[in-house]
Amino acid sequence: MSAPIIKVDAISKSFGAFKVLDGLSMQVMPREKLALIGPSGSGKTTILRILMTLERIDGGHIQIEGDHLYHMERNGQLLPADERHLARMRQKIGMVFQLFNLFPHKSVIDNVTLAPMLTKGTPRAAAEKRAMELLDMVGMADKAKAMPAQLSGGQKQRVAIARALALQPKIMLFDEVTSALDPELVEEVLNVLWRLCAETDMTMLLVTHEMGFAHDFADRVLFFDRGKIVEEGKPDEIFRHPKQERTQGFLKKIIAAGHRV
Ligand SMILES: Nc1ncnc2c1ncn2[C@@H]1O[C@H](COP(=O)(O)OP(=O)(O)OP(=O)(O)O)[C@@H](O)[C@H]1O
Repeated sequence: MSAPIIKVDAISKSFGAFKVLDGLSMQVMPREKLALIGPSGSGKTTILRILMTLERIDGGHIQIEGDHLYHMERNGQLLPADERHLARMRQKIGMVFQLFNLFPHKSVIDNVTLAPMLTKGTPRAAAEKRAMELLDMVGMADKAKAMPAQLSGGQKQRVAIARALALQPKIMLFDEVTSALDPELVEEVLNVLWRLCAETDMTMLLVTHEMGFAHDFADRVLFFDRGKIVEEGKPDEIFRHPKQERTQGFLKKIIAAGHRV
């Protein structure tokens, strides 16, 4: 059996006096597709942001492909990671956000080429060639010259996905990527996720309130509550036969609100 690509060991994180993550541990295997579900405020976004090095941890350890994320090994000692180490580790991971976060003053293609040119020194011609392939994959090649303000939410999100893929990450993090979209635009983004799932061997972690999609897409579902993983298992186990009272209560509310699980 191969080693985990992500190993999270007893991490904690507080914002002021509020403990968002409380001794959280989890392991993710290469190529695994995970759905992170749970009530608002349970820490799902925070764990993704921590993996993307957008937040620091207060305690615990994280390893990506066996290398510490927030620590560096020097002469047998574990020291806090410096910015260079974080930048190197960050290249293994891509993230797509709820609100797209495109650079508003750059064209679609420049949004996608920027990171490879800046962080990897990729020449413009090679970066543009790759960007066009990625834009083609998300169905946005014909909008390469457009500015973000000219795009719909679904189109912006597909460009954001292409941009995150440009650094060829092994791990992709998706944080409620359809929550800000009008209902008729959700499907076009979910279709791109399906394509990535079918055509790449990336490890994918998805925070979502689309329970039907999580059920169909994920190999494994993690149910978060109050900064801990309360229950995990295959989609059918979690959605059809949840064992924990908190999972049962959460799903009951979702179903009562008319959502498919
Ligand atoms: N930078 C921050 N400063 C202060 N509090 C924060 C910060 N980021 C998150 N929080 C708080 O931490 C808690 C957990 O947030 P998080 O976004 O991880 O939850 P979540 O499970 O993703 O919820 P949701 O489904 O609503 O996005 C929330 O109560 C949030 O207000």
